[in-house]
Amino acid sequence: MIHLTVRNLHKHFGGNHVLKGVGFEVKGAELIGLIGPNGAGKTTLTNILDGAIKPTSGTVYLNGERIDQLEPYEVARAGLGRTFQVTRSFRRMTVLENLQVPALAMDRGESRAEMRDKAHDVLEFLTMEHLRNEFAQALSGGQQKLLELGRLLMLDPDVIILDEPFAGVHPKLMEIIYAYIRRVNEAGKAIIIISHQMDSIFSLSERLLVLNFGDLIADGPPEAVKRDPAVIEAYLGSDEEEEA
Ligand SMILES: Nc1ncnc2c1ncn2[C@@H]1O[C@H](COP(=O)(O)OP(=O)(O)OP(=O)(O)O)[C@@H](O)[C@H]1O
Repeated sequence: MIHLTVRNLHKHFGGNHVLKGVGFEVKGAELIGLIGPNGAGKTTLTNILDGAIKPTSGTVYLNGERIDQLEPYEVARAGLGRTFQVTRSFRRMTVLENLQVPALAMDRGESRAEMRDKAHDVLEFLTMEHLRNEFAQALSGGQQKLLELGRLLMLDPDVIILDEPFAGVHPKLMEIIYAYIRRVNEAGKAIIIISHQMDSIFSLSERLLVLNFGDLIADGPPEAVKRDPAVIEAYLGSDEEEEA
C-alpha cells in the first residue's frame, strides 16, 4: 500500500521560518486537498516533497524509502510526481514527443513502441488524440495543463501532487481534469491537490490539510475542516473567502 510519511518539516529562508514542524501521513489512494492563505507555505512544502528544495530539518519517507535528500528525478523514480502552478512543457516539441520525454528519461526498460502505445492511451484519456502532432506552444493554457497531467500519467507515480490544476482552465476542460483526478485516484493513486478554488477542492477531496503561516492547523474531512474555528480565523480578512 502507498505510504507517505512527512515528519516535523521545518524550512527557513534566511530569517523567514516558512514551515514550522509540518507532519502528516498518506495511506493508500487518498484524495487530499491542501489549502491555506497566500504565503502559507504550500508551494514550499510541495517543493520539499518533490526534491526541488531540501528541508532545514525533518524527514519524508515514501513506501519506506527516505526521499527528502533526493533530487527530483530520483523522487520521481521513487514514485512521487507533481505538476507546476505555471506549466512546463517543451514548447518546440509535439504533444506526443512531450509525453514520451519523461518516460525516456526514467529509462525503466520500456521499449519505444510500448511508450508510444502508452502515450496514445494517455492522449485518448485526455481527449487530446487530435492534438498529438501539434507543438506544445500552440496549445491553450488549459490544454497545456492537460499535457502536463499526461506527462505525469506516463510515469505512473504512486503519489501525485497537482499544483493549481484548475487555474485559468476553460470550464469544458475542467470536466476532463475532474474526470482525470477521479479516474487516477480510482486506479489506486494518492492525489494531493493544491488550489485556491474552494468549490473544486471541497467537491473533490475526501480529506483537507490546511496550512497557515507554516503550521498545519487542520487535517480532516472537508465538512469538519470547514467548521473548524482555527480555519475560519485563518481565512478571515483574506479575500479568498469571497472566492469560495
Ligand atoms: N526561495 C525563497 N526564498 C525566500 N523566501 C521564500 C522562498 N520561497 C518562498 N518563500 C517565502 O515562503 C513563504 C511561503 O511561500 P509559499 O510560496 O510556499 O506559500 P504558498 O502557500 O504556496 O502561497 P501561494 O498560495 O501564494 O502560492 C512566503 O513568505 C514566501 O515569501
